[in-house]
Amino acid sequence: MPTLSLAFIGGGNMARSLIGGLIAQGRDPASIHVAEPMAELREALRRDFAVHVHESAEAAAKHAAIWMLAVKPQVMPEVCRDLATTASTRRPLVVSIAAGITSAQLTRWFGTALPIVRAMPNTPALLRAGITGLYANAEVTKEQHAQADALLRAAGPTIWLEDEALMDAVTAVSGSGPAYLFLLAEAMQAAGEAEGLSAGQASVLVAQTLFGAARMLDESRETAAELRQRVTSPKGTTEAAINTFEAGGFRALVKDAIHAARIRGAELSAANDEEPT
Ligand SMILES: NC(=O)C1=CN([C@@H]2O[C@H](COP(=O)(O)OP(=O)(O)OC[C@H]3O[C@@H](n4cnc5c(N)ncnc54)[C@H](O)[C@@H]3O)[C@@H](O)[C@H]2O)C=CC1
Ligand SMILES: O=C(O)[C@@H]1CCC=N1
Repeated sequence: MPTLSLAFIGGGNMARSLIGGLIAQGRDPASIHVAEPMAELREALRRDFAVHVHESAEAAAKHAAIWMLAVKPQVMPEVCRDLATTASTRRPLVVSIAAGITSAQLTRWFGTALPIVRAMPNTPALLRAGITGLYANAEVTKEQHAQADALLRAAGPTIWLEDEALMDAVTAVSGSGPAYLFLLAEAMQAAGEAEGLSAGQASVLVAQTLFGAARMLDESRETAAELRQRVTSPKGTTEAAINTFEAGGFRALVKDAIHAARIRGAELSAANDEEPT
């Protein structure tokens, strides 16, 4: 497959992670154009990855056959309308990573039926340890499907969905998911320090524990429940901790948190669902 030029519209946190993953995979930085209005972020992207940077979306988009929309959902209508003319002539493959925003909304804002892939990656993409859920609209050809898949596979495995409505659930589980682990890490760090460990001791213990447990989850044939049981000696220390988690409603809390994230995705979509002016 030839390397098609790629434009990131938005050079923030998630774009940076994806660009880092693509370059770590060996993609030529000269094939990547990034539009980012903030000068500091632009300069950092150019310095760290040697990609082409531009101040305006149009300047980056006109160079590329694939557009990766990586702006906040709230600015997406404006970005699509600004790019509508170029989109209708260039007919790019559009890949949007915005939470909540649907392919129908993007089509409406661009004002023309384009091949659109929705992708929900996560920030471990930077280390090529991410996971991406994807959905393609009816305009996407087999070849474009493969192009989008190859692009996101630089970030880690991909999972394609038939039902676009499930993208909000993917966002709630894996898009936002790294933040849940970081919150757990923060809480374990504070608790470790409260029990007398130094900050440095606690941080290495927490990071390596989460890393090792995640690797076991990924590489072992056992379920999370089985792996947990292997740590939990009868009447031992883990049991004391797990009983405390269960008594505090840990599972219900996680369920509610993931539900809140999914609902927020739908809200982000609805909030942007006014007719173009
Ligand atoms: N941060 C994450 O872990 C993930 C984020 N996403 C999605 O990625 C998108 C971006 O999120 P983040 O990177 O977290 O936000 P961010 O705020 O770090 O990045 C957005 C960037 O877009 C730039 N921008 C604003 N207007 C622009 C315009 N007209 N043209 C070009 N660039 C413009 C901003 O200056 C900013 O740097 C969102 O839609 C979010 O839902 C998806 C998966 C994970
Ligand atoms: O918090 C957000 O809205 C974005 C989408 C998934 C992760 N970050």
